[in-house]
Amino acid sequence: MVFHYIPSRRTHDHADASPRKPGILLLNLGTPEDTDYRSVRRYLSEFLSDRRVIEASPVVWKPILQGVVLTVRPGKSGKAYKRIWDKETNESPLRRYTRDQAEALARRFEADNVPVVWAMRYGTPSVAQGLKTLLEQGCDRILAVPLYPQYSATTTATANDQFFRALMRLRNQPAIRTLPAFADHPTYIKALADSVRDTISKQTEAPQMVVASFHGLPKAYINKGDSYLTDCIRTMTALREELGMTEDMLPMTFQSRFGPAKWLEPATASFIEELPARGIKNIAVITPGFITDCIETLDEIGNEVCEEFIAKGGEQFTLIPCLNDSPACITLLEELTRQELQGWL
Ligand SMILES: C=CC1=C(C)c2cc3[nH]c(cc4nc(cc5[nH]c(cc1n2)c(C)c5CCC(=O)O)C(CCC(=O)O)=C4C)c(C)c3C=C
Ligand SMILES: [Fe+2]
Ligand SMILES: [Fe+2]
Repeated sequence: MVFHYIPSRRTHDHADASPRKPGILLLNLGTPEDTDYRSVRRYLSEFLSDRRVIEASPVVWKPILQGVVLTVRPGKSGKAYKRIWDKETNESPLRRYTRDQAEALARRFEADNVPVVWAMRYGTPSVAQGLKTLLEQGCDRILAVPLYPQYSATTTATANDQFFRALMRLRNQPAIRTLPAFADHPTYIKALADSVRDTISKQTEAPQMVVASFHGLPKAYINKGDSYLTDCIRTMTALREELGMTEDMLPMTFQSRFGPAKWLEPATASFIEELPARGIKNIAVITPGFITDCIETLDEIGNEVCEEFIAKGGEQFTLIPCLNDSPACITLLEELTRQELQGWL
């Protein structure tokens, strides 16, 4: 997309005269507009053409993507999106919760006159559109907030890349900041721990194990220096400490393997399917790598993995919801953003 936006107000030449107006831009991954083949294909095509996500040479990857992947996957993923589609608002849960988060956070910043908008790295509303909206509201300082608790080049960095791309097209750029990952931020860990405690307290029999499933990543990316695994371990160490649970009671697994390469292990699906044979038939699953529910949590874990667990002799499977637009999540986002806005408010 070509984005030519030149704000009419000069922002930096007369620093003393210019009013300071920060704005917040929440960035999430992106999601299809609808569940039909073409909509899912369009989304997957943009997502899987990102070289931060698929590092293979385009000469090798493009024919595979345009051939088998974009022929087969949109149909399969479309069916999965259909199962979790939000019928009330006719959109995917990822989009609904991201918008809800932005609106709730905006209410927390109303008195500060700081607008909050949201955008998707892939698809719509685009990052360029989000930036434009903030500039039109007179923002001369923008905090970009990738909504990922753990850093990865495949998520955090590519969201920021897209923001910087939009900035490249401006004559007068606002000042910018980007929110760092918050893998073991105490408020985040407390909110996760409370969601585990809340789930356990509602059950007649406490789960024998709480499995923490993170989105996976190719091992090669970690070996090349992506700090994602370190961040996942940070989250787990802090969460186990907060809950007083051992690695056996709260193990870490990785879901969503894509393609033939080696991904982080243990894989969530095979780990959970083997539990009934070990006598573990009542489990809960938490997904601390996602702050909004999405196809990965609701369908891959909540439907597919759950069905396999029951088929293998499991008796009770509880998926702990992501923080979504809960007051705890909005408080977390407010704390993180207020800290990052220091000196700008
Ligand atoms: C090589 C492929 C992929 C990498 C690497 C990857 C990393 C990664 N992704 C997330 C978060 C999300 N991924 C989501 C969906 C999704 N992810 C991939 C592939 C890779 N992800 C695909 C093909 C899809 C689409 C769904 C499907 O067809 O299976 C989502 C949900 C989007 C939604 O609309 O609900 C999220 C969120 C992280 C955190 C991550 C690396 C750490
Ligand atoms: Fe993904
Ligand atoms: Fe997946």
